[in-house]
Amino acid sequence: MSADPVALTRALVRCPSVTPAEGGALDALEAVLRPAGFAVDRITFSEPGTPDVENLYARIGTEAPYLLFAGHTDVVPPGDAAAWRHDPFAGEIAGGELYGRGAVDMKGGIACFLAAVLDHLAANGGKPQGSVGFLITGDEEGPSVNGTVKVLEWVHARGERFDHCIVGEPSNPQALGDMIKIGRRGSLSAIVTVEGRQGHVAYPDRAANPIPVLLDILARLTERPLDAGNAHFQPSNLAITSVDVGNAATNVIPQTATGRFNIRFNDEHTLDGLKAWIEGVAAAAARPGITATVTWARGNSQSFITKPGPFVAMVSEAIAEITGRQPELSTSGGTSDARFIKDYCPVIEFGLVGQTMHAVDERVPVADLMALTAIYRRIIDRYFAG
Ligand SMILES: N[C@@H](CCC[C@H](NC(=O)CCC(=O)O)C(=O)O)C(=O)O
Ligand SMILES: [Zn+2]
Ligand SMILES: [Zn+2]
Repeated sequence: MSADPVALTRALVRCPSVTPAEGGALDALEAVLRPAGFAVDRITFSEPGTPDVENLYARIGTEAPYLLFAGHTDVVPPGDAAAWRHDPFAGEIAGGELYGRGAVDMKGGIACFLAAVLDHLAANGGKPQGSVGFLITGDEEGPSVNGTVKVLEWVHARGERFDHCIVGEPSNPQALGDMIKIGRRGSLSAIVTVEGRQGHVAYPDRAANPIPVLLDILARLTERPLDAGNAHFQPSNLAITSVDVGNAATNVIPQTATGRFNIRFNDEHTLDGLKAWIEGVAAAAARPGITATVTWARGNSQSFITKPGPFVAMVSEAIAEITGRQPELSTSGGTSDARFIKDYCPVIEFGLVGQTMHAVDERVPVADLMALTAIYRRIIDRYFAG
């Protein structure tokens, strides 16, 4: 691998690292980072009930300021490979675009930052005026249990401290330079289990049907908007994701009904406040002989925002200089591993254009790879120029 972001992206796309498989992607990064002078650690974390996950942490320099780049080499499955114009793991270039799973989300972003760092080091005697690090996980598209969150704890326990972090997720909706993510809404996933008593549909007095209670709970939770949004965040929303009864019979009232939902919430709410509200609604809907209990999924997170300041201004300026666009500072969309990093240092997200992420024919214009590398290079140069 070289400092060419296109060759780096191709090499990474050719690694079939469908989450949680490493697929050779971390090996490929290590093979470039070590000769460039980075100290590289490969760390595997495990936890019962979740897949083992390989992660990579690399650092060059021992001094402050410390600029960390964070990302993931795991990718979502390609789906039906035959539906793709080009093999999702071949890294083909056609019509000026590089095709493949992970091209924008986010092997391309990693390749651009790596190429930019190598160029910066080559122009500065092989060492930064501070430290540059890579925190690369294989668990962003998976449960997010054995990835970034644990690597951060591991690095912190060694006494290392970051000053700023850039996450290379595809932050731009339409064109490179559109948007920097300076925060994210929180995420809360819940499971409501309603237990009644099974019985014959013709003798409902002998049974206790959990389904109307579950429907009542879900209706109460969705009857009004959670808020109208505010200057920093879009409105919160609650999406019902599943209603499960598993009853194939037409003449049986079932014992149990389960509902699942996810709330994406802004800073008008807290995790604890939402949990108390949901538990209150569930308790109020219970009826004689019917109970409703709520359990919480893993990985729930608060909303956060990185207040604009000199770092965000410097990044915005670099983007505007290369692309001619003044990036919007936004907290829109889903969540990311920045939700873990924000506990350690100010974090922003800037990467490629996300239009084709997770889709068939995921692809990135070669011109975008060159432009993003130029942006990252300018950011790194300015960061270490003080
Ligand atoms: N699998 C993890 C994390 C899920 C993160 C996911 N993020 C995106 O889809 C990014 C989209 C965007 O940039 O707007 C999400 O929001 O669900 C887990 O579930 O813990
Ligand atoms: Zn991603
Ligand atoms: Zn993704």
